[in-house]
Amino acid sequence: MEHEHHEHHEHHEHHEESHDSHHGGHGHEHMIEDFKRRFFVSLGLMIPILLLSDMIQEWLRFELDFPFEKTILFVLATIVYVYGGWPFLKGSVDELRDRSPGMMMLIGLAISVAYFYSAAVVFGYGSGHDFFWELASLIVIMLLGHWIEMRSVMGASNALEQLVQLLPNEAHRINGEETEDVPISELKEGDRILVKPGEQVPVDGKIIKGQTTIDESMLTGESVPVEKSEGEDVIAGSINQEGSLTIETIGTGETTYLSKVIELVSEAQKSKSRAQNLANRAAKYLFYIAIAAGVITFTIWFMLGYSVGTAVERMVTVMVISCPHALGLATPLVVAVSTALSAKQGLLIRNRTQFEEARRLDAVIFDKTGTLTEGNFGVTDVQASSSYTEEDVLQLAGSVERESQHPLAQGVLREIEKRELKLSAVDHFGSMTGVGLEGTVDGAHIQVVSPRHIRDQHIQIDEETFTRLSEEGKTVVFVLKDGEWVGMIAMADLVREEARETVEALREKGIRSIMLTGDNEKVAHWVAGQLGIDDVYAEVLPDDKANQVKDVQKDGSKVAMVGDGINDAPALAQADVGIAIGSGTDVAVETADIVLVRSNPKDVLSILELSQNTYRKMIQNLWWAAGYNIVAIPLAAGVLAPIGIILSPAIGAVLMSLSTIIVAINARLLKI
Ligand SMILES: Nc1ncnc2c1ncn2[C@@H]1O[C@H](COP(=O)(O)OP(=O)(O)OP(=O)(O)O)[C@@H](O)[C@H]1O
Ligand SMILES: [Cu+]
Repeated sequence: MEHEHHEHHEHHEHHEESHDSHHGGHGHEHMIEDFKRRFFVSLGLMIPILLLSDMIQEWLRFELDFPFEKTILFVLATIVYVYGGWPFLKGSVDELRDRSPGMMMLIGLAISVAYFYSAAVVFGYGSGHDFFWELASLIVIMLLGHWIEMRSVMGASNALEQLVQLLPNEAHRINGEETEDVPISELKEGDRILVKPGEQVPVDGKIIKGQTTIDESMLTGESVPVEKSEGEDVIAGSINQEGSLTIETIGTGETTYLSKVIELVSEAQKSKSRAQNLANRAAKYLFYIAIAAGVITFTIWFMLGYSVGTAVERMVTVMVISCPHALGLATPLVVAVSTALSAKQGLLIRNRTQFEEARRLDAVIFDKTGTLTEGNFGVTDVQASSSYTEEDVLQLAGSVERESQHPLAQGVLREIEKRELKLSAVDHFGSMTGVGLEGTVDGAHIQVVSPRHIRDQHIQIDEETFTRLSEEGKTVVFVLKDGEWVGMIAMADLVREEARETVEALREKGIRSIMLTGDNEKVAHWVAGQLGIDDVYAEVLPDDKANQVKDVQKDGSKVAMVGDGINDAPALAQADVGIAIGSGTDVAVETADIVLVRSNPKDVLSILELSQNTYRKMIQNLWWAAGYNIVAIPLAAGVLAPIGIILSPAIGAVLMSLSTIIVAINARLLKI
């Protein structure tokens, strides 16, 4: 896999880490500890090195003279070079092996040049000063800089992992009458556990006893606590507020919603965006630019008559300061923050490239049922033909609908329950996609079908009633017995209030809203009118939804499709940005680029804004990182030497770290 290899080595390790462990921070923490230890040891060694250096002695006007003074200095500096410089030297070797020279090689080269030049001076080859003390302070600052930097980088990219770390390690398992506290890792599917008021839910599970409100805000961004009772699902990481719950474990550890989200997020963070590729390429060029600038700097200073020592020092500073670190981190950090932040709001980004396209949308196509409306149908009218009763109609329809998962079927069945009707057995059940259902009930062929089917088959119905009902925005289905009309059932769905606000906000942004539905033309227009949507595609067969999306794209428009991800899969895939909504905590909607955990159409707006903000931050960071180099390299080369501004390698290292820290902080300021 071609990932971050050419950036740095700590990132590279992080990625490998996150494959096998969901507590992905450990690799980083270990690295941070390592940097810290090397920093303090090198700092300790730096003091005698400073005292032993001629230059410092001259400045502070004291003199140390004892046998083997230079040898001791050499030994101490060698230790700092090897031990303190180790992460950079090892990183250089890694980069060399991957044939992608980058920041580690720059630093490795810089400290090696400084070290070997000084060693040559100590042993009497070459002229001028050694600069062991500068080498030592450079390494110390590099270690400190990277240590601080890694901490801020970790803070940015681990926002979600931190959530996992907050999860309780133990759960109260119920064994008959008693409960015992057991580690989460020992829980199995089906285990019953107790969650006391105020506690965090430790596993994904189903409530089998109790009733409470649950705060899911840190997982889905749902700010209002949700009421939950028996039979409903709870997710690990949410907080049980006032009730005491008995839940049956569905998933623990890796199989929980939270873990899947983290997995998803880390996958998305790895998928590179275009801006990122650009930055990586730039970072690669920067290596060669830095080397070239270093060599040119050396040559010019040397030709101006300065000593080799001074020329080497200038060259080392240039190499250190142009470390492409900030450039390499500029966009990955923003990506890390934006994916993690959005996941916490219940906006799961599966495909980053498509997500970045969201800032340039021209139109958003919404599926009607379940997206713009609640998807909860209630029966409002039942009309029977002359020889049947309302009960007959419902009873025949219900017997077939029992086999269906369609929201309309749920509506019919609820009505049957309400009226306490008995259902008959059904044989030869079959569903006619986008049309309805059929089956044999009491020896008769029963169909429950759409108005379109009635029209196509020229079946006689009560047109007048049908027209009236659909103009009221009600979805009507027809019941046929052996091809003859038996009756019709009208059902109403509630329009989501948030949907109207979303459509309005989109219009203000200059984005068209379009409705796509399998439902009848009149109903579709009624709903569209309620929401302020102008464009409606009605009576679209499921297989045809993708074609309708294509149709909207024809003039080059960038189009997002928002649907439930089940029967809209091809349309989601066809759209430039496929957004699945309303599938709850099922994160595995393969065809969607983005999954919205809450069923709130307004989240589409959040996606749009997030996409815009993310892009803006990336550009800002790239400018910061690139701009820094444009200023810093000439400065390090000594263009301002005539007016007395000369940077030492150590100051170069300070500036290098600062630029990265600024980029990291800027990334963390991203808001939704
Ligand atoms: N189980 C069913 N019972 C009764 N009628 C059905 C059923 N399934 C489909 N139909 C009929 O076919 C039409 C189209 O159904 P389809 O599933 O394609 O659209 P939908 O999911 O209801 O609407 P949308 O496209 O907005 O989600 C429905 O409006 C209805 O008339
Ligand atoms: Cu760096």
